Amino acid sequence: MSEVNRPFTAEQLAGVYRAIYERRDVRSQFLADPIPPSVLARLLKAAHHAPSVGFMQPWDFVVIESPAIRQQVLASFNQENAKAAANYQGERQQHYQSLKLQGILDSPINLCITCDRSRGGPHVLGRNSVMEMDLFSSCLAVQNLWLAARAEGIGVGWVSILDPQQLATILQLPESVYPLAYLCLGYVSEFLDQPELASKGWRSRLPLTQLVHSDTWGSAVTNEQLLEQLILNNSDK
Ligand SMILES: Cc1cc2c(cc1C)N(C[C@H](O)[C@H](O)[C@H](O)COP(=O)(O)O)c1[nH]c(=O)[nH]c(=O)c1N2
Repeated sequence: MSEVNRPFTAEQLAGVYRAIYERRDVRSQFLADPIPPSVLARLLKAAHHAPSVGFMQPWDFVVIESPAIRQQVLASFNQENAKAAANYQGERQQHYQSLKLQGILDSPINLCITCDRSRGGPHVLGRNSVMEMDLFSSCLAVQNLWLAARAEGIGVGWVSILDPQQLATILQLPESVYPLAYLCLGYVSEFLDQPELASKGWRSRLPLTQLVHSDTWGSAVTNEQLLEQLILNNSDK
């Protein structure tokens, strides 16, 4: 049997699931400790090994250490966050305003994962009916990096309260390149055991059983054994 076809050991399997369940979006627990270049390169390689439509690999990685650039990004966040707060009223608005939703200056590295919408030419295998497939592919690069970072003990926070056009200007992106994910990366004092939005009472995890349908939308799960197992997996861990 070739190397890659070996089954995962129980320990390796547990490691994969641990990274999945213990990954967190981090914005409050960053430490200033630098991320060694060897570790950062491993994370970027993990991202680069994501699946992509037609093997398009539409991503690039802008590693941002410059305080001046981060200040500009933070200014964009502050402007967009004020607009976002206007979507809520009263207590909910106060609650929103009490949430820390970015770690732009607190984390040692900011990273923008982009999507070059023109990579591979005008027709990319698999991207003919749904043109956004390149964006979805870049999201998978983000998730690969996020999970690998968790395993390395590094927290990642996705900041999406940013104007993409402003961000593209700040980072001097070419016309065809979309700033898909603005991420803050750093070692952390701790990983919270549940999403910060859950612990702060903003929103909780939906029960898995509520999200699984049989054959068509809205039909309850008919396979009883599956239903039993889904109930067992309803908990947060
Ligand atoms: C596409 C996208 C965009 C954002 C996020 C995530 C994703 C996937 N999240 C993080 C989000 O709030 C978090 O993932 C959920 O609350 C679940 O928590 P865990 O990621 O499991 O810790 C996020 N968090 C934040 O503080 N500011 C933000 O702007 C965003 N934006």
